[in-house]
Amino acid sequence: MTAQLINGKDLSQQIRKNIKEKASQLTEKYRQPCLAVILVGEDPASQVYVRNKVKSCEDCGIKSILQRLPADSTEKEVIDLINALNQDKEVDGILVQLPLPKHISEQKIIETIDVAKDVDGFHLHNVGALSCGLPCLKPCTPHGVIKMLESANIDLEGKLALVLGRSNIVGKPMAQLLLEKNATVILAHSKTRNLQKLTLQADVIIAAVGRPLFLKAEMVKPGAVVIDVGINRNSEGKLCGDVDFENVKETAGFITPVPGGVGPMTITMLLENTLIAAENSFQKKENQ
Ligand SMILES: Nc1nc2c(c(=O)[nH]1)N[C@@H](CN(C=O)c1ccc(C(=O)N[C@@H](CCC(=O)O)C(=O)O)cc1)CN2
Ligand SMILES: [Mg+2]
Repeated sequence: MTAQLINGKDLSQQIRKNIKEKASQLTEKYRQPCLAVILVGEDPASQVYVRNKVKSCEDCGIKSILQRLPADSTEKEVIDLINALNQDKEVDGILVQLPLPKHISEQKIIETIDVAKDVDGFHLHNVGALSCGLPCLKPCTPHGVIKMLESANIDLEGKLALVLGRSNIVGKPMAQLLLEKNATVILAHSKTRNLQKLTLQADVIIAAVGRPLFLKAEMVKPGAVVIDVGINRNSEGKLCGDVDFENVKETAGFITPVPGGVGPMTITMLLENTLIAAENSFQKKENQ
């Protein structure tokens, strides 16, 4: 049996058509929605992601402002820039590309962003709202995964979903969003014992461990849904996920590729969050 592919690139293109239309409506009625992206330093992968974000905004009719700071910028310099963008009425979303240089506290930086402009959904307020099932800006990667599952008509209610990896950006919010869909959730991590025993029971596996080819075919129940969030380079420098795709696709019922799976959906959800933030701000002004 060969698994059905869930193609994030195609799904992204479909969703972006709606985003473009919505952006155009908002531009006509109010002004062009605007995302500010802050890149500190010269990390090559981050430069690629930021370029993709700027280009995706442009393609969808969303204004973007790219603010580049040198790697030796102080924490205060980054905070000052965020505070200026918080005050800027023409800026709807603010995103600080991670990782930041070691001498800058990521948590401090994230907490400086105005909650209403936190289009990454990383601010403590948005994290707390998500965990209480309240309206919030949802983190882009896990939200993109849910959209991919929905697009393949995968009903999560009562299913056993296992998330591999407990990062603040992906693993933990992923578990919350799966719970919201009434899945029974296992959040597994590097200290989890008898991992294979657990993965073999799972109807849905979300791999977000950051280790190339970590999830092997013998760890997957036949017919299970396998979502690969990993972005790694193998020994030949080729992009690969956390899933041993070539072998797992023979066992799984559904699978996502890398590249062309979750990655493009992360950026699409960022565009969607920017429109939500813009709409909220326009509504707030109308109600004043
Ligand atoms: N502030 C943030 N920082 C980071 C996030 C984030 O969501 N917010 N996530 C990752 C990086 N990331 C977005 O920033 C991201 C990574 C990968 C992709 C993507 O489309 N990947 C492509 C392959 C691209 C390539 O060739 O390298 C794919 O999978 O098809 C998009 C976004 C860490 N930092
Ligand atoms: Mg991400």
